Amino acid sequence: MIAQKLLPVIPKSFTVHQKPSTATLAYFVRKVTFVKMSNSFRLYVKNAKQVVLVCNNGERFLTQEAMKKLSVIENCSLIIGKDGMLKAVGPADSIESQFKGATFDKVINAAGMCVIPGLIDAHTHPVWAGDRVHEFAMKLAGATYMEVHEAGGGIHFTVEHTRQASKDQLLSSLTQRLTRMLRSGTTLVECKSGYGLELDTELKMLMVIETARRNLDIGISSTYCGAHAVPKGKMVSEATEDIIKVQLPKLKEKMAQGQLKVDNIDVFCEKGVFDLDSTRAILQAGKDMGLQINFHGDELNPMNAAQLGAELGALAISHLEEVTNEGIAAMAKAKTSAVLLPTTAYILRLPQPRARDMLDGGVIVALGSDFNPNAYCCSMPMVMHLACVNMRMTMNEALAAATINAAYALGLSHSHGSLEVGKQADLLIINSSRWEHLIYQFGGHQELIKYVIIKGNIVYENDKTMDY
Ligand SMILES: N=CN[C@@H](CCC(=O)O)C(=O)O
Ligand SMILES: [Zn+2]
Repeated sequence: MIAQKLLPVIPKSFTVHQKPSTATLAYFVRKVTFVKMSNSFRLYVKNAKQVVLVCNNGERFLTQEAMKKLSVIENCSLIIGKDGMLKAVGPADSIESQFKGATFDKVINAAGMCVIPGLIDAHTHPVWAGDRVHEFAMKLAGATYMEVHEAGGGIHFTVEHTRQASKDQLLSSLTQRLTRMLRSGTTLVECKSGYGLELDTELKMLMVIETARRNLDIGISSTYCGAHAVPKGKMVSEATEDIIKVQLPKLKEKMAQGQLKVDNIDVFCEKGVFDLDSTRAILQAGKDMGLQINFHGDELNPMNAAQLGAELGALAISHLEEVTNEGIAAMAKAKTSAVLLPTTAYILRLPQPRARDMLDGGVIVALGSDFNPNAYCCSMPMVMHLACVNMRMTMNEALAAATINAAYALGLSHSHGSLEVGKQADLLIINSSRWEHLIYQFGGHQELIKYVIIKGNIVYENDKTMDY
């Protein structure tokens, strides 16, 4: 641990096209020499054309100008330790000479390729049974999201099917979906419950997420979303009481027994779903038991959810298509991140979230796929592309939003979201000479992503890539 702290940190000045000064290299050599107590490492990724660190000064999030210019090193190598943590990142020549004599379980020659941090998907609903392709057809024919929902479809349709499904069925489909996400470059994903709306099914979903968390390579942040809709036949007040008096206490018990690890609490704060007061009561109850507040707000109607989230100290609010100027200012001040979901606005033909106003107003902007039976998208590279084209984000902003800021939204930016020494070594190797191809080539990620690496282990190797 002490050694790790003393490992070289690339100074801020190491940006694209810049060469390290002699003084900097000397610093590097001194530090590396000092920590050469262990000479055996898990992985050496050498000679990459570009390595996008995203940030390099221990930032927990990026906003405004800092999102526009990311930290990139050309001709760069990385060393990952047996513990899965990044031990060194820097110019290929210096790493080569400093780690001469070291042994590696695996060496990847990344010449001509690019390395970026693993992508982080800050909002998904991946546990459910029963697809809704028939509703997609209805919406294409003009039905709105709320018309389908109020007619008993939408979330209600999925709830009926999910209540009937066994844990094994749900785990099997969840595993397939998470595998698809992983192959698209996602190394950490937020996963919500919310298709049970009563204790047993919500717990079943959370247990399925827990099993996946313990057994799969992909990192998971688990969210209790029992307030995703008001169950059929119940009033908002009854549903709220059930969540606060029945569901949350049981969750607390299971967490205390070590059966479950739940990280976040979520509510769908929307006209016709949970109003502001019930949302406040549920989120506060979740916060009181140690959960991070991360909820759906201001999606279809302006609800002042952004202001509520800021007031409650929410870590994240998702959607925000209808956020007001006051909401933006409140979120920027409170450091409540905005998780924008380009697929939702695209599929539902909603007004786009005001990404530029949020970015320029100093809000911490993150991205998520919103994977769910309404928005069937597993690909963060496609999400970033949509964010750039439809929400007018730059490619640098989109990458920061899908890495360090998404990690912040999940309370994990101390360990994830950038390629900095001491962080978990989750990274992608892209078979192209500029990393931006991953966004530019819409839907091309399946051919571009050569390796997905989590904790320094290759968890996906794609032999179908070509140099594009
Ligand atoms: N808006 C609320 N929840 C989901 C949709 C869930 C569903 O339609 O099944 C969302 O984030 O888009
Ligand atoms: Zn959602």
